[in-house]
Amino acid sequence: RLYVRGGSGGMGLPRLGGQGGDGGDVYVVASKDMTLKRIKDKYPQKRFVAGSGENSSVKALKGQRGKDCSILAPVGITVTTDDGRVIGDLNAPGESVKVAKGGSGGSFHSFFNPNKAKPKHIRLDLKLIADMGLVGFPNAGKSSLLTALSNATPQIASYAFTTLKPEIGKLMYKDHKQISVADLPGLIEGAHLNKGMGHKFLKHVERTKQLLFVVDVGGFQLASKTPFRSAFEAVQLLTKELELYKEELVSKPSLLVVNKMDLPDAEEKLAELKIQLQSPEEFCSLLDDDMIPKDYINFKQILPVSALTGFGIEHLKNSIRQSLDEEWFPVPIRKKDLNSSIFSAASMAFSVQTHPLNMNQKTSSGPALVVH
Ligand SMILES: Nc1nc2c(ncn2[C@@H]2O[C@H](COP(=O)(O)OP(=O)(O)OP(=O)(O)O)[C@@H](O)[C@H]2O)c(=O)[nH]1
Ligand SMILES: [Mg+2]
Repeated sequence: RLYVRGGSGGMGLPRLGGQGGDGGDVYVVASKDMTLKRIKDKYPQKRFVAGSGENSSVKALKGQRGKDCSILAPVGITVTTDDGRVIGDLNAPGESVKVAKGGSGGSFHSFFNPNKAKPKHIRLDLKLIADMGLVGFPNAGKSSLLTALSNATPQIASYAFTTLKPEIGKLMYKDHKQISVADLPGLIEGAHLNKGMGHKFLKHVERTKQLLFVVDVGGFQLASKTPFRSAFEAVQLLTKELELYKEELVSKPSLLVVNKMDLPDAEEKLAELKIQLQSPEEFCSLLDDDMIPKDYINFKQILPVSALTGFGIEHLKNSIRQSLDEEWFPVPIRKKDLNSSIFSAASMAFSVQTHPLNMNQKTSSGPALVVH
């Protein structure tokens, strides 16, 4: 919610019939690099006022117009008045909408008195394409999963948003609740650099409430020339791609679906993946530096399934619903903060010790310290 006001008009000059400049207008302009969070960070006071028109003077009978003010906003935004009336939709970079008009300069008609523009509040809302977005490398089984999930009423419709059309499936529940899931094209390494479907894909990820990461339990290899990636590596690479595109994508609530549990050795591989995800910093140290994300995603749940046999699908469907019903603000595990939080947690633990001799005894037999 933003405060906006056009600039005030400039004074007219009755003696010579001079006209004051009009106040500038306020616009919201779509920019591909903006996010709602960036608006908040950049303009914490959330006030946007355009420049005032100049007074008429002997040197310049017609006062200059005030400067317009542009609020940069993300693409895919709806601008509304405070009471919900739509002022405009911005669907492509560079599109703009006027949200506040400047006051007119004083002139003969207004007895040379300028107009002050009225302040108002507007709202910016990012349009969502679906509740959940499937994120995974090609062949992880995203489309199969969506078909399995929405089998009961296989409503799979194309969502015409841009040239690229993510499929939207509707999950139906017994109490008639519906949840939409977007099947997005497979992400590839380097997508943030616009490789493959690149930005087109990532733009859609932004417009879902929560994310469903899908990995193949056995890992994957896209082509014979590209390296093999384990399921753990797939998770980190997906995180890295999202983070490099827009860091805040990584803090969306996320579930991890481990697919293809019907394959041989799937149970062992799942167990290994769970261990790796418990201490990602340890296992990430074995990866190339450019594969390591800044933040590790704190998945709400890890859900093993087989889209092929239907194993785990009902549970997944319920978990999706539960996840959307809850208000949950995920805190990604930050590598840098991790040491300091272990340190501060450890110092807290130490500070409750009354006798230094008890310390070792207590830390070795006490409950394990879990750092989320
Ligand atoms: N064994 C096994 N194969 C699966 C499973 N789920 C999907 N597959 C197979 O994996 C391949 C890829 O499945 P898709 O659903 O097309 O994968 P996708 O993630 O949508 O792929 P893209 O659209 O290219 O990103 C297909 O041959 C599926 O039959 C599963 O649970 N078990
Ligand atoms: Mg697919």
